[in-house]
Formats: sequence, structure tokens, C-alpha cells
Amino acid sequence: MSTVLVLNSGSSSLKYQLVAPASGEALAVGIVERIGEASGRVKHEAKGEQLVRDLPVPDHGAALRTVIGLFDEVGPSLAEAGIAAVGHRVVHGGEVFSAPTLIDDDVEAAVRDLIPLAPLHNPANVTGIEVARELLHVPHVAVFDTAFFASLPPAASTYALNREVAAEHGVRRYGFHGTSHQFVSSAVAAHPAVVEKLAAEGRGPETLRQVVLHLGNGASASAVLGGRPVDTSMGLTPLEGLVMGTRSGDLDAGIVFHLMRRGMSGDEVDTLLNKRSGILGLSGVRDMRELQKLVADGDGDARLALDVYLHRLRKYVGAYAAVLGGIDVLTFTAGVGENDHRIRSGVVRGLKFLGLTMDPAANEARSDEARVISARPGGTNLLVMVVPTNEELAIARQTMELIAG
Ligand SMILES: Nc1ncnc2c1ncn2[C@@H]1O[C@H](COP(=O)(O)OP(=O)(O)O)[C@@H](O)[C@H]1O
Ligand SMILES: CC(=O)OP(=O)(O)O
Ligand SMILES: [Mg+2]
Repeated sequence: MSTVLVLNSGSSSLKYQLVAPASGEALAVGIVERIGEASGRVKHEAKGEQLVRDLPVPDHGAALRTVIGLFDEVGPSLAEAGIAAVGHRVVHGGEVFSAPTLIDDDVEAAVRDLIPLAPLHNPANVTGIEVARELLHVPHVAVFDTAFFASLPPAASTYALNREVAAEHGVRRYGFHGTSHQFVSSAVAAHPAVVEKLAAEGRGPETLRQVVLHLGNGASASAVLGGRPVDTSMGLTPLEGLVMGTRSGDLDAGIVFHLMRRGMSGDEVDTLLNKRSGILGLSGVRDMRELQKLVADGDGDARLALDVYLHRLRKYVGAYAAVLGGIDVLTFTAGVGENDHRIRSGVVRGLKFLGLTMDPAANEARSDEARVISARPGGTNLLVMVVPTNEELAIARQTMELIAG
């Protein structure tokens, strides 16, 4: 057996999986949380058993050392599991990287150079790479969140900014969560309900018009035509677009200058928009489950936060219907998209005019499978789906392909 250790370093967490790409099986799954806080926590799940341990984890290097220690201590042993490579999720690939890349010192340095474009993500990615290369002597591969969107049409990737300035500073729409948008949109295209729909309409797969909503802590939308991305909501950085756990998403750039003229520094505004805004800024909590609890308790701020969140989502689906010239499938994925049926019905309820429908029982049913939740049969054969994303499996497969290549 051959396995890949996949590392996904977030700003204050390290998620990891030991994956056998051929079968898709995850031999171990875990997360180190609250990195840099007074006490961190590691959860490690393998062979059906979960271990939870609280311990100080000062930085991402310490987090990775803890994880590798756990593989030694409770297993599975990385050597016995046939670890062939480490796959690193790297959030920003800039203009340099548009495909999975074998990591050497130059690649590591290039990822470090991209830190200003993804300050919440790339620093942790760089530390993950440094420490993993030091501890695990196998090939290391970087898989970039931006890669899928490298082929966005110029009309979608270009900001209407002075073109010399944009070129000098690499300012364009890069798009993020690409591994997820690619994984989910190809799973949708392969789903029997979608294949059947296209066949019934006498259409080829190149005509399939999809909108994918990746709703996690970070959240993004994409418009995908025949498997190729034609627009996405995140931009130069993962700040633009939808309302997120702590990020504002779209806002008037004039707000930045207004706040700076009123005394905030650039770094303070950056922190405000990335870490103190979004659902957290509006309601005081960042987690969708907590927000829904507050809404159920009648909290007015939470209600407004939810309304702003849903309003933005409906706006993007409508805009992408225009970009695509219609929609065949709308898909929800990631933590919120896969689990929160109220968010799904809240989006679809406002978009009946597009032909979107919902089967409430299918929407509310719990399942880990890709599934259709629109009403069928109905006057429309536009599909609404829930498709679990699996960025780790996608990264493991791309890593294995590259090193086998
Ligand atoms: N059962 C659920 N109902 C509503 N929201 C959920 C549920 N489970 C997870 N979430 C939400 O999913 C989000 C995290 O999604 P996830 O895709 O894991 O994020 P990330 O990968 O960006 O850390 C959190 O806001 C969390 O509240
Ligand atoms: C790019 C991005 O926003 O990633 P995450 O959702 O993991 O924060
Ligand atoms: Mg995620």
C-alpha cells in the first residue's frame, strides 16, 4: 500500500489525513486546534478510535512535531503505512504556480514570497513545509488553492484598475478553494442524476452550467462551465466575495480609506476585515452552529448577520446564472453547505424565479453521500445538490500522480 500524508495548515489549526489515494481510504484523520493560544488541543482518529489531548502548541512547527509523535505513539506507523509523499495544501500560488509542484528550496522560497497575498494562510503553509521537509524524508508536493482558477477568462480575472499598476503588483483575481471547487464540480458532473439530465436534453458535458457554493469558515462561490471555471468570488486574496466566519467579503474599497483617514492603520484595517468582520463582526460568534442558536433564541444581531449572509449568497447565485447564461446544477459543499439545511433552504427560497426548487425532506435528511435535494419530478429539471467536499483526497491523488508521473 502507498499512502500520502496531507497537511492543511490554517491560521490557527493544522488539519491532517493519512490517505491511501488508490482506495480513497483515510487511515488517520486529525486536527491540532488553538495553535498559539495558552493551551492547544489535538484530536487524532485512527482505527476507529479517537484520542483527544490538551497541550501547549506554540506554533505550526510544534503542531506538526506533535502529530508525527502521535503517529509513532498510537499509530498507524507512517513507515508501515507506506508513506510515499507529503501533500501540502498551499493557499496562494500567485502567478508562479498553476499545477501541483514538487517542493524544493526554490519552491519553498516562492511560497514564502507570496505571504503578503495570503497573510492568514501562507505563513502557516510555509512553516508546515519547512518542518515537514525536515522531519519526513519523502517527496513533498504543494497543491495550490489557486490552481483550478488559473484559467479564468480575462474578463473575470481582471480588475478594472490601472493596468500598469495591476501588472507591476500582480493584481488580478486568483480565486481560492480551487481544489474543492474542482473536486465537487467533477463529482457533480459524474453524478447519475446529472448524466441522466444531460442525456435527456441531448446535451454534451461541455454545456453543463454549475454554481458551486463552498461554505466553510472561509466561503466562496464558483461558476463552472463544462468543467472549466468561468468566475469565482474570491479575488487577489481570500477576502473578497461571500460573508465568512470572520471575513467581510465584498465591500466598497472606499471604506478602507475612510477608516484610515479616521486614524486606523493599514494593518488594523486588514485585521478588521479579515479577522473581526463577517459573521463574527456582526453577531459576536464566528461559528454557524452558534449563530443559528442565537437566531433561534431571538437575538436581533444574529438575525441580521444571517440575513446579510443569505442576501449575499442569493446575489452571487443570481450573478453567476447571468455569467453562465442559466444554471443546470446548484451545489452546496463544506461545513455549512453540507450540514446546515436552513442555509440551503434560505438560499433556494429566494431564487424560485430561476427555477430552483427544494424537496424539504431530502434537504433535511442527514447523509454523507452526494445527493439531489431539489424537488423532482417538477416543472423544472434544474438540480440542487449537496456534495461533500474532500480536499484531502484530492490533494493526495494529485500528489501521488505527480510523484508517480
Ligand atoms: N451541523 C452543522 N450545522 C451548521 N453549521 C455547521 C455544522 N457543522 C459544521 N458547521 C459549520 O461549518 C463551518 C466550518 O466549515 P469547514 O468546511 O470545516 O471550514 P474550514 O475548512 O474553513 O475550517 C463552521 O462555521 C461550522 O459552524
Ligand atoms: C482560502 C480560504 O479561505 O481557506 P479556508 O476556508 O481554509 O480559510
Ligand atoms: Mg476548508
